Amino acid sequence: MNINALSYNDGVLTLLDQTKLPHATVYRDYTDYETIARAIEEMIVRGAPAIGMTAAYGAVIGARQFTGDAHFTDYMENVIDRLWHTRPTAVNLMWALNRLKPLVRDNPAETIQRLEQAAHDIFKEDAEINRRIGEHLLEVLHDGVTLLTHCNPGALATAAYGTATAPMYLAHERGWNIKVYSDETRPRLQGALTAYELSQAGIDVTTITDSTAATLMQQGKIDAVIVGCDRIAANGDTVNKIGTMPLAICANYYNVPFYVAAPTPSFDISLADGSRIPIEERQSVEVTTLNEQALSIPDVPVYNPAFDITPHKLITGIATEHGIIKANKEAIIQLFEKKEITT
Ligand SMILES: CSC[C@H]1O[C@H](OP(=O)(O)O)[C@H](O)[C@@H]1O
Repeated sequence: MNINALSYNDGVLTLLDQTKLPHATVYRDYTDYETIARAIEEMIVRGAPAIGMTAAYGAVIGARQFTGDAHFTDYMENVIDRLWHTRPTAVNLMWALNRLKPLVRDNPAETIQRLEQAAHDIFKEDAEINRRIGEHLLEVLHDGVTLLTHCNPGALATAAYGTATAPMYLAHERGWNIKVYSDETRPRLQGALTAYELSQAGIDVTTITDSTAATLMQQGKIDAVIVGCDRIAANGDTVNKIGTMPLAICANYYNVPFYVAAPTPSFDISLADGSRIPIEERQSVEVTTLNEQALSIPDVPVYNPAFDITPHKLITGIATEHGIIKANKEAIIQLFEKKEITT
């Protein structure tokens, strides 16, 4: 895997600027938690696991910026709060910060060391989770499979293989003949990132408009749909990029298996169902322009939710690092209890 969405070295966080891809490869170095928070908000870095890891390293860098002009634990509370309130939907962000919060002590040097270790652990764990999700999904796929995915649940959104893209990379590495259709995913067109990274890896990927997916399923050309997620409620309702729910309805209608690839840090079992998951609304300019070119009539109101809620009944299975489970409360609670997963 030769795509690194983020890397950290001795107080410097380097982010691949995903707003410039696929036309330019621009890496940006950060040594300030405020600009890291803005990089998450502006989607220079994006993707649920990647923004969680970025926020974790942002807290590390925030701790390193401490100048002694305040009480350190109060200062760190403000740093974490700033990072926490960057994007509201992907629970990986809050999960990562909740993992670091208890490590803050009234000793900056000790805290920096503990936070750095925790951020590195989260990064390493995510890479392993990617691989395991991919291996579990390969158990339900076959050589010659044609898959469809939405948005970018890939290497650019994680520490390694991605989530929904993990079986695609692993299948390719094992010499399988695999074909992928990638929804372009209006309005931010993250599907172009999926096409970029899969084509770089030599995988047969085809970009389609979001509205073409239904036709491919009607023609019987899709063996399975695999998407990522930003937050899964206790009953299996799944929030992912806007346009995911219609895909699930269509897959259900045409009897196409619909899988959600989900690291356990993407679950929020404190919420009973998907209706309680905050859905980020983004600026209208994302819908009305492309590369600063006007696409629609100015001054007409725009509604731009970045995510939608897929009812758990439409999901064939949720592929976690511990295996593929049914998308229902019983299976999810059993997973968290059996694996003693901390949330
Ligand atoms: C494994 S990435 C999960 C998820 O995150 C993306 O959202 P965004 O590009 O707005 O950060 C998208 O919903 C992916 O499916």
